[in-house]
Amino acid sequence: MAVIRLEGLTKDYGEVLANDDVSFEVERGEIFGYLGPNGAGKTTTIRTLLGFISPTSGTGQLLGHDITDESALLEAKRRLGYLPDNPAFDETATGQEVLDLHASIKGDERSGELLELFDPPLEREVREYSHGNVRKLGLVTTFMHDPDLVILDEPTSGLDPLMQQRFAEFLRAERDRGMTVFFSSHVLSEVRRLCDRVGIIRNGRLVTVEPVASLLDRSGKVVRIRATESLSPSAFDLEGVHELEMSETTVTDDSSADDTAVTECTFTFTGDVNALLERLGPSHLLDLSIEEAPLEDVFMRFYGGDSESTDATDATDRPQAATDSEVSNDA
Ligand SMILES: Nc1ncnc2c1ncn2[C@@H]1O[C@H](COP(=O)(O)OP(=O)(O)OP(=O)(O)O)[C@@H](O)[C@H]1O
Repeated sequence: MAVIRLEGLTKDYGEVLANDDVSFEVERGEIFGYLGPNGAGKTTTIRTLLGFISPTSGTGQLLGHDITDESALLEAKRRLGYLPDNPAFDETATGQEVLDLHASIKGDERSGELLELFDPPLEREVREYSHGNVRKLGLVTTFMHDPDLVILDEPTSGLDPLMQQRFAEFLRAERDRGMTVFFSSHVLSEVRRLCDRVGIIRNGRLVTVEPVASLLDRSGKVVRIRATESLSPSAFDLEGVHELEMSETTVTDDSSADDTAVTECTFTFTGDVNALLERLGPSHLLDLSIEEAPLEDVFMRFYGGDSESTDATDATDRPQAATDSEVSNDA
């Protein structure tokens, strides 16, 4: 059974169509990343899922309960942990008082082990907390009652690298115990490190839902070559070579004082690496590196690089909004 199910979720704020016909399912025991640039519509989906705002149209279920049925949703929330992007704790309470309050409402099976991992300064008042410490306190309150499903809005923002690492290990262990995790992010490397599947939203529309592994497969590799001879672009006339850039420089050999031509090439490669090596066989290479493409590039290439208009579709622009077929052509 799907732990989260959305069908045709649409949220129209009047000025902005923040979610436009969004449908996806998240299965039990998976970590699902909800990825998109600022203003894409991620928080709107989360807030609608949690019943904080009503959808303009569409339906959804959370842990099997209808998201528009308040009492059914209350039942679901007992088994849910939620970390908003800006957790609003009582500023005058100490961390311990915040935990005591949460424990009295929803239970406290796991706060001991969570405090060992995330360790916010419990004796201090929340108003004295740094952003990172608020986040750590938020992680404890989100997981302390051992929920079946957690929904996290930008969970690692403000956490230092050590805490991010600890959080990643913790999340994977919870997933292996059967917990379902849905989290939003615009940090691509984080999504890649943590998620089983990813849904990408842009301008309020879901562009793709797919396993992270297949996203990476499609993203290809970045190949960099340095060769001591003039390579012709036709040497790279090979299936899977994209965005080829070549330049030639002259390097003076210190020992002989002779000038040598060095060709440098960079391209993204989605083809068979053996075919590439075969093609390069006769060339005299100085250097060859084949690395995973940065996800930022993947994002730009497959999902559109229009950084000027990352906000959800403005109502006045709706006729220009990407259609499903345009999106699949891009991808
Ligand atoms: N209450 C509201 N009234 C009007 N417009 C809103 C409201 N809340 C959000 N929006 C608009 O809806 C669009 C989607 O916003 P949303 O917060 O869902 O995006 P997001 O992907 O979570 O962004 P971010 O990564 O910056 O948090 C934005 O254009 C935003 O300005």
